[in-house]
Amino acid sequence: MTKLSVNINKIATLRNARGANNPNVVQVALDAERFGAQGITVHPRPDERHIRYQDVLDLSKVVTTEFNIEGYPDRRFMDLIKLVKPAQATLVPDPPEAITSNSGWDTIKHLEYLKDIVAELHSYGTRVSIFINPETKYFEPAKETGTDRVELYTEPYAVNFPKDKQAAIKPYVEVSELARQLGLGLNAGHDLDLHNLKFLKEQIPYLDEVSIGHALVCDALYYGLENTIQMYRRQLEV
Ligand SMILES: CC(=O)[C@@H](O)[C@H](O)COP(=O)(O)O
Ligand SMILES: NCC(=O)COP(=O)(O)O
Repeated sequence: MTKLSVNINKIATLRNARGANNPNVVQVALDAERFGAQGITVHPRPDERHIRYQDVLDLSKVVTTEFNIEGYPDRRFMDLIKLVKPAQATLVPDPPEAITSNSGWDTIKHLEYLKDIVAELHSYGTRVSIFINPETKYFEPAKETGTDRVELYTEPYAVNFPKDKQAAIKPYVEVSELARQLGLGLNAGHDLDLHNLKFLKEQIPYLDEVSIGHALVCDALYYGLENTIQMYRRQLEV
């Protein structure tokens, strides 16, 4: 079964637009779980443009599905994970000024660094996932870091899907098979939506988890959050 983890970054974006507490990020997370979310994902960026570190502390007290915290493993992030001990920490190589996540790790260049980070996160009892591009050269080094899972960076898939879905999925199927052979758990995320998700799941049925936020929140503006979460869940029931 592939779990749907709902990324609520953009709920916090809307909340921050007025400086008050509407929408209430904690309440949306609880409702999302009630509506069928099998995990809650947040990405507290250093500038706190959307999810704030305090949100993470507040959410950690109430989230009952899997709590997945994404981020660059700077000291503040590592101390946050040590304090919160979420089900999963997803490491992304985003520089602070990045408008969004736009690449996976160079696990060859950063192998020793990632080994230390993964070991520290494991000492906190947290499962680790590493954001990765669909390039085979990065997968054996990813395994060497000791990570439990990798998260396929799916923006290239989403961009190419409308043009040629078979070409778009090809590298992802190739690296997923390799990940499986290496004993790596497999997550996927970034720019997944109601158009491209079902085909991804059909072609990579053993995905452990997809984390989806931007498109899901946009869809919820038209279909409502409960209906939207259930629409995304149905895309994963192939
Ligand atoms: C790692 C990834 O692709 C997303 O989870 C990321 O959290 C999106 O960040 P923004 O919501 O800031 O665009
Ligand atoms: N890891 C991907 C994620 O959490 C959400 O990415 P997006 O759906 O907001 O692009």
